[in-house]
Amino acid sequence: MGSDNGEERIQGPCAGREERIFVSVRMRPLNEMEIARNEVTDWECINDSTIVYKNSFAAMRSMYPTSYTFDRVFSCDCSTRQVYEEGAKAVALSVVDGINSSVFAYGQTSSGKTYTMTGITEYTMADIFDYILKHKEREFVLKFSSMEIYNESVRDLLAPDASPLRLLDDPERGTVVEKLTEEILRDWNHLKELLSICESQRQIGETFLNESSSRSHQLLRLTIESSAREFLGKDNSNTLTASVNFVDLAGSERASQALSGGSRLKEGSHINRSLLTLGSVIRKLSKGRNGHIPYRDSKLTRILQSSLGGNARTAIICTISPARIYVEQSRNTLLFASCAKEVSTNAHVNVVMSDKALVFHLQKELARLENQLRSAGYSVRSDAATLLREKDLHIEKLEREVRELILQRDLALSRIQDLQQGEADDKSSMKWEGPDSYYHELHIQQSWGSPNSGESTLAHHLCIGGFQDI
Ligand SMILES: Nc1ncnc2c1ncn2[C@@H]1O[C@H](COP(=O)(O)OP(=O)(O)OP(=O)(O)O)[C@@H](O)[C@H]1O
Repeated sequence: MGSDNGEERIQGPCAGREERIFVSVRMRPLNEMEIARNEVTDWECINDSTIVYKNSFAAMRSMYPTSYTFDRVFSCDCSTRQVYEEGAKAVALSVVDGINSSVFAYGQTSSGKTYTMTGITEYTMADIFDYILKHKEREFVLKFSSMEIYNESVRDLLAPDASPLRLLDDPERGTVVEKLTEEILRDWNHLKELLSICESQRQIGETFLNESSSRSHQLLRLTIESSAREFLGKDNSNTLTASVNFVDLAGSERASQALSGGSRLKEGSHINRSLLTLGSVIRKLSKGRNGHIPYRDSKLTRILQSSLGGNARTAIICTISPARIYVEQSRNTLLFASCAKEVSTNAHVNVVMSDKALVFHLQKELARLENQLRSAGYSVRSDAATLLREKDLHIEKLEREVRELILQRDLALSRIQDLQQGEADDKSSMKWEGPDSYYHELHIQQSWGSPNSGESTLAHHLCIGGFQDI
């Protein structure tokens, strides 16, 4: 899978792909307890995609469907390897091509979620390591993190202290778990070591139905960053970055059936609250993305938001027990699975570009948009040039007007000063000193402006008037 040429993958960095969640159902064999109680198997996988309820007597009296079709169904004798190959591999391994992916296990307690997810996680990781070995032309960085949601608080399974972690809203990355440990994976042994730490840290408790029941929702996350070696350290290098999530949900049963009371009962109510929200998110998404989707009603759905209808490829494996006693739980699981298969996600390749590569990309994008406009009948460049020329002319005209106004203002100011000066002089020579001095004053006043200007005539009159008043 994937492309041998690293640069090929970068061709469509933002080309999103709408596709349905891949939903499969895995039925486990009857367990020892069920065999000891002479339980009968009520379900049968009649082909690769259909599972039927074969208790015809009960089916006749029931309003529920007797046949369910999914992308894939796995009968009791299918191995986890087969479940991986046919139910999860294609989705999970998209991560090496820069596409986010998630694999979930959903089902009642003791139906085989942890059993299935442990295998799926290991097979995926082995294939990823194998892929890396075969693709020497790219450099890979693997980061591993792990958390559990227990009683509606998020815990880091790789951190020694169990204090709850906060969820933050990042405008680009969506919901982010604050201070979550991220280990850079060195090799396969390092991974095994981390997986066993997670296993030992996870909340396990004994319930009536499962002596080592996972009481929390567990999320293991592997983030892969890769760049073509050829471009490493160069300005045009691009990095593909994506995460694969392995989600082992807590049991979806009703508290009364599986739990023993006390703290198990409190866990049950929290588990069910998250799963109830998950159910209603899936139900609403299955009818389209219109309207309010209650992602924020539980930590589980907040963290998984992009895997449920967002930028990710998603596979859900629903696990059921074949036993008659659990027919109600199995039906609920199959109803959940039926809704999930109607949900679409929109995954795209996640490319982180270097600054230069980004500029280059934006230039190309600009050229593409200009072409589009041109073919739609617009001339982008000539329109812009004409507009600029018009603006320049307008600015030039305004500048000329401003210069003219400044000139006129200065002239007016100087005339006002002269007038004031003249008035002051007149007051000081109010005494009549004969016609000579009168004509002398008049002569000075007339020399203020050109003989033809209106202002000079006005000044003349003012002066004469002044004398007349005396
Ligand atoms: N397909 C299978 N084949 C054989 N054994 C299985 C299979 N699935 C589950 N089991 C066994 O059934 C038991 C319960 O499985 P598991 O713990 O995986 O259930 P679960 O759904 O994760 O339960 P819980 O929700 O309580 O954690 C385990 O002992 C497991 O080994």
